[in-house]
Amino acid sequence: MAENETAPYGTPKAPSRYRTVHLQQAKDEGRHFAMLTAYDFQMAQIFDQAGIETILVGDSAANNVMGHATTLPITLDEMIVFASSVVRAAQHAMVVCDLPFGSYELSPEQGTASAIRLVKEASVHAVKMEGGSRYAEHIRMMTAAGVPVMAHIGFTPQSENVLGGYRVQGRGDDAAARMIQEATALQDAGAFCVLMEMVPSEVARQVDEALRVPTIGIGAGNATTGQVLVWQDMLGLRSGKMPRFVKQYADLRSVVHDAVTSYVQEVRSGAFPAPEHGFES
Ligand SMILES: Nc1nc(=O)c2c([nH]1)NC[C@@H]1CN(c3ccc(C(=O)N[C@@H](CCC(=O)O)C(=O)O)cc3)CN21
Ligand SMILES: CC(C)C(=O)C(=O)O
Ligand SMILES: [Mg+2]
Repeated sequence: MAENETAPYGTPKAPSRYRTVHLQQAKDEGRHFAMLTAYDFQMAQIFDQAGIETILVGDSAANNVMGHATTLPITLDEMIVFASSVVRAAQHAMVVCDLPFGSYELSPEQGTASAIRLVKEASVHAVKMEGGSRYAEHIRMMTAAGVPVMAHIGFTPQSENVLGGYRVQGRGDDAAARMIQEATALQDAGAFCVLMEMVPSEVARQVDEALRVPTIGIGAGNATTGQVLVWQDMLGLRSGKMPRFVKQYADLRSVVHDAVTSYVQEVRSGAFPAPEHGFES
């Protein structure tokens, strides 16, 4: 399909495939775009058909798929299983995959080798890496190797043991200036986008304004170029207290609970399967 032709599904005039250049266009033209996490084929297919511009295969799969308490245990091999499933579903969305804890910190070479595995073995379109300007050289090497890099600053869950829990980052007097400095260094190293997690809205607004490249926010107000949420949060699948930055657009947990309760009851009573669910001889 030609660029900007009406897509068979998705948003009208969606590009045949969203790429880094389309996120840059959104920034240049003052438009916002949406990102959601996905970890499997079917959800990624629904999000893609609903017109999502970009999908994040987050290391939050550790929490939301695997049941770990933190993102720290998930491995690069496990990320590749999730990411390749998502890529097979995405016809339009750009698929970005997190570099998991332990797959990049030791050196630019280690990080680049991991990024290349994600591209080669899962066909992701870009990678995301937590951390500030200390990873500038990593970004340079990955980008030079042909892998677009999204930076992730503010609250970085892989460092929660250093940061002291789920905490807003970038509060205080010179915080905005420091955040702008970090984000600019990442942009200058070649990052095509900077994601900010749990940053005061005003700080995130100033960072977006200072950068040429697009920004994405989660708990960072509405002035970033894009927004991202974890899908189980926004669709109400996860149990327990939701972070403040989540808006719940559906209540899938009760939909699934009620449906399964009915199924269990009907199997026990013999109401399911009915004659029409069986085969004649
Ligand atoms: N389901 C899910 N959603 C996420 O947003 C998410 C993950 N998992 N896993 C990886 C990280 C961890 N993140 C989290 C997780 C919890 C809070 C949270 O509970 N925040 C509370 C407390 C904030 C505070 O004490 O200042 C909040 O109300 O925002 C925030 C970010 C964001 N990511
Ligand atoms: C919360 C988002 C930004 C993320 O990194 C993830 O889902 O892993
Ligand atoms: Mg992550």
